[in-house]
Amino acid sequence: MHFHVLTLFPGLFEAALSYGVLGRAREQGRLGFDFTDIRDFSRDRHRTVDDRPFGGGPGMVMQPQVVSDAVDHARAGMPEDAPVIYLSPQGASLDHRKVAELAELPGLTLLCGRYEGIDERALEGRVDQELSVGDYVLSGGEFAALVVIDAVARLQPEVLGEPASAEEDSFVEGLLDCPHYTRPQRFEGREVPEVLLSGDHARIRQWRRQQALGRTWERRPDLLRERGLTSRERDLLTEYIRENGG
Ligand SMILES: NC[C@H]1CCC[C@@H](CNc2ccc(C(N)=O)cn2)C1
Repeated sequence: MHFHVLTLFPGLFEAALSYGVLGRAREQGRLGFDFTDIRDFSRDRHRTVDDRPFGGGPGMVMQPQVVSDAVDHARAGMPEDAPVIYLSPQGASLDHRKVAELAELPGLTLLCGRYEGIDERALEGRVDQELSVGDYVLSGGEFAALVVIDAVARLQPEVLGEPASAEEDSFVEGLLDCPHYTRPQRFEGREVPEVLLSGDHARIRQWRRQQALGRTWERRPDLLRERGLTSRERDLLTEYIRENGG
């Protein structure tokens, strides 16, 4: 999958995308990135990209011509059906369903705003989707773009070490993740659940599913309501609640 990021701070992405599974996938050519500095499309010798807002008020607004030309440049190098996505608090909420949808696309162009915003006419003329990673304001769209890149890239086949971990992730099943343990068996007086030492893989799978159900019920009941339960899951959850004092 190919990502084209439009930003005033391209350098911010280099380091952020050089580590871990994303860094490896990038080295292996499974992920491609282009970073374009929006400032390169300013037409004045001071490389201005912003100007004062019509109607007055604090801050500056990114100019429509500069942003539009930068988007046109990015789009020229991207597949026809790669959408231009603008990150902003005004966007549609990013959730695992939206991430899965984006992961099916041949590429994404991500537009990162700064200042008070981008002139609305550039957004109307060039942006396909507006996305929000949460109900809060960041100083720029860059960290939101990194969230989208990470969430989408890790769903690409072969990007994660063992593909199973993508399936078992929280949210893929619409549930939160189960607890995880590694050596030592006893740490600060706390033991590892004996089922995980049993070698009984069917029982272990069931225990993990039951933990995921129970934790989702305890911490994010809203997700359960949305997802619904099979009868087997209902039985597992009932047993969990009985054992964990509902
Ligand atoms: N009017 C503020 C707005 C002007 C244009 C630039 C954005 C960048 N900041 C962002 C971007 C995205 C998100 C999010 N929740 O996804 C939060 N913050 C802020």
